[in-house]
This record gives sequence, C-alpha cells and structure tokens, in this order.
Amino acid sequence: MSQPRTLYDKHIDSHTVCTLDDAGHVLLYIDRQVLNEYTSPQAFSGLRESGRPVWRPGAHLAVVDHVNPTAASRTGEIADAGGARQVAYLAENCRDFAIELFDLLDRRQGIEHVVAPEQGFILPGMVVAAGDSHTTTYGALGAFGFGIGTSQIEHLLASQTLVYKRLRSMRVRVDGKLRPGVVSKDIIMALIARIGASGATGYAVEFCGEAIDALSVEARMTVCNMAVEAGARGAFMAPDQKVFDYLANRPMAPKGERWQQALSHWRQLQSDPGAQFDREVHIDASQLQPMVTWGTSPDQALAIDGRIPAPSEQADPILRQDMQRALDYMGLQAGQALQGIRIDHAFIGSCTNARIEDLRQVAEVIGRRQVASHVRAMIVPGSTAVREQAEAEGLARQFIEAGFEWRQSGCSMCLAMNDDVLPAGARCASSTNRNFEGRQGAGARTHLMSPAMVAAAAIAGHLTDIRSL
Ligand SMILES: CC(C)[C@H](C(=O)O)[C@@H](O)C(=O)O
Ligand code: SF4
Repeated sequence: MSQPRTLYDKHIDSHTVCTLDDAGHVLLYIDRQVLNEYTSPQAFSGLRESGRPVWRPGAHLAVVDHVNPTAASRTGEIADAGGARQVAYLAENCRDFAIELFDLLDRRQGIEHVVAPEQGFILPGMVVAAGDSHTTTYGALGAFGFGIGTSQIEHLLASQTLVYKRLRSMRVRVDGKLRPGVVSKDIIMALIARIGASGATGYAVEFCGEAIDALSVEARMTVCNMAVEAGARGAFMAPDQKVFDYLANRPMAPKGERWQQALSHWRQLQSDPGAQFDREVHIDASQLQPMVTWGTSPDQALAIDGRIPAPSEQADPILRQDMQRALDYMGLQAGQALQGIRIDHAFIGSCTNARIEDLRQVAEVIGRRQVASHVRAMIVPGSTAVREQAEAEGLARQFIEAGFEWRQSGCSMCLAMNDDVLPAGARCASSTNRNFEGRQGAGARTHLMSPAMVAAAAIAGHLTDIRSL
C-alpha cells in the first residue's frame, strides 16, 4: 500500500518532471502563470536578449493592475511616465509573444488574483506560479499557487518549469461556527496573530474544518490570499461542490465532456485519510471576534474590543523594540483601546477583499448611513466585472450616496505604487493585507480589518465594533 499523501504532495508528485537532487529539489511543471506589468518587464527583456520564445503562450495570462490609476473614469492614459512605460511594454510583450492580455480598457481587467479565478483561468489540481506573492489565493480553488521572482518568471516563460524545493506541510483546522459580524478575514487574521508573520514560513498550509467548508469560495480566497502574510508559500483547500459550481461556465473553464472529465478528477483532490502533516493548528471559529491590526506587521492584531499591548510586558528585547517602533510609527500608545481610534481614510479594495460578495457586505453595513464628514472613503472594485456587477445591483449608487468614492479597478491604495497614495500621518482603515511602514504612502498608518469593519469605521469616523452598529 502506498503512503497516505497530503493534497500538497499530490500536486507536487503529479507535476514533477524529474528529481534533481537528494535535498528535495525537483523540476516542477507549472500549468499556468499570471503576469502583471510590474514584475514581468525584466523577464521579457531576458527572453528577448537570449532570443528565446515563450514555450506555451496559452499557459500565460497578463493583466494590468498595480500601477494604473483608478480615477472615476478611465481613458487608458497613464500620466506617470514610469507606469505608462510598464503598461506599454507589457502590451508589446504580449503582442510579440502571443500572450493574452487584459489591458486597461478591457472589460475583463482587474487585480490579477480576482480576475484569474473570475475568468476560470485557474482550475483545481493546477500548479500556478506568478510574479506576485498573493498567488496563494488560488488555493481556494484547489490549485497550488505561489509567488516567484523575476528570473523565475523568465525561466517559466521559456520552459514552463521551475526548479522547486518541497515545503513542509501544515494543517489548519477551523472548527465551529463563526458568530455574526465575524468573517473569513477574521479567521486568517486570527491565525496570523497566533502563529506570527513567519509562523508558516517554509510550509504549505492546508485549511479544513467546518468553518472553512461553510465559507463561500470568495471568502475562502480571502483566507488563502492572506496566508502568505504568515509566511506560507502555498495555501490549500480541498475543492468541493461550491468550487465546481463557482467554476461552471466561467469563460476559460472546460465545457461539455471535458468539464465532466475534469469533475471526476477534481473530486479526488483531497488529502488521504491518515496523511501526516508536519504541523497542526486548531482554531475554534466560535471564539473568534472581528480583528484589527494595531502595528506595522499583519501579526500585530487584536480583537476589536482589545487594548494595545505594552512593549514593557514583552520579555524578548528585539520584539519589545519592534513593538515600540510600531507604536511610534502608528502614533498609538500602550493600553489604548482600539475602539475609538480616529481615522482619516477608509479603503475598501485589494485582491484580499474587493469581490462582489465583499461589496454586498459593505452595502449591508452602510444601509442608509453616511461616511463621517472628516473621513475620505474609497471603494475600488477588484475587477471591472465586479464594478459592473455592483453597478447593476445598485450597490455603486448606494456607495456614492453614502459619500464613498467609487473607482475603477486596480491595486490602488493597497500599495503606494500608483496615484492613490495616502499622505504622511494619515490613518486608514483598510480591507487590504499588508500594514507595513509606508505601504499606503510614506508615513501613512494602516489598520487592517474586514471590509465590513472598514465600512463601519468609515461611518463612525473611528475604529469600531461592527457588532455594536
Ligand atoms: C508588486 C508585487 C511584487 C507585490 C507582491 O508580490 O505581493 C505586491 O502585489 C504586494 O502586494 O506587495
Ligand atoms: S491588490 Fe495589493 S496585495 Fe493584491 S496584488 Fe495588488 S498590491 Fe498586491
């Protein structure tokens, strides 16, 4: 009898072209790659210099998302010269190497990790690599996705393979039921707070349990997306009927007989009973509360009813220093209650939380209420398709009437790499995934939380518990 295997083992085994050494390195076949304008230019330049073609152009999909503006109306023009060059070079590369591109004016444009699942480009059982760390998102579909660097992008374009070292495996079981006001973002933020920002470094993490099964596919994407903030270089969820229903009839998903064949294969994509994991973590969903970060690392997070911890109570001198530095940067004090911290900005967007379901939750929180007069609030849909859907459902009008700016799709204020940058000192409630120093603008202060919690903060004008609205 063969050894029981994890879902991760199955992906790696089925994609191993050959073993390279005894240290765990293999040549791994990669089914699909998603390219963006920001991390691909040097890879294409490398191909051009060495005169190599792209091995399988149909295995790649390119999107424009990081540097583009998201101003209310879209012209396709980019005022910033550097950004304009990157977008134009991506178009040139896609033309010359016959790769499909969702350019700025394409109705399929959006943030890569929103667009690729939306179009059915990512399917269960696939191994996907891309020049972006949040490629872990695809675990929600039963695919194995991980981020790679520029030289690996070039290698992948040229050969459809990568040199890969096997990871250790971790299983995170989330049992119980989430209470009202607590969502998938809180599951992953609580996990990161528990195991630390490098707690899953070197691991592929498989999520399972009653609370994961109960999540929608989109909510599962939030969990897998942010798993990289615990250091995981891959996140998994066994694909179930919800995933198959999500994928059925997506433009790039298989159809007819091929769909039926795919389904019978996908149904087998699970860890075998008795498969061994190198580490197991257990979370009781019923104990979770809405989470908010107070510091400059995603693991510096607490339940919203908490108080900011005191560096003096931290025994480790390095951690103590980190905490103090985070508090100084954030302009906060030990012992301060999270609730009531006044915000200047509210940002709902990013590949973590800007799908249609997120926007529906936001609309529900807003109701007929208004954004506080001192807050600048912005909603940036994860894709142009999400934008159109939100407009068709009347959500966009509700957002605008409540005082939110309603934008075009892109990474926007998730990272200060385009026109949407916060001024120094500004404090922002944000539905994104990283709260590093300078992430949303030099000197700007980010508090991560669920999109519904951002909406609640926008209305209240300060961090607040959605359950008390
Ligand atoms: C720009 C890109 C390399 C980066 C990533 O890899 O994640 C970005 O998307 C981010 O979220 O920080
Ligand atoms: S939305 Fe943010 S996290 Fe996602 S790819 Fe863009 S910059 Fe990275």
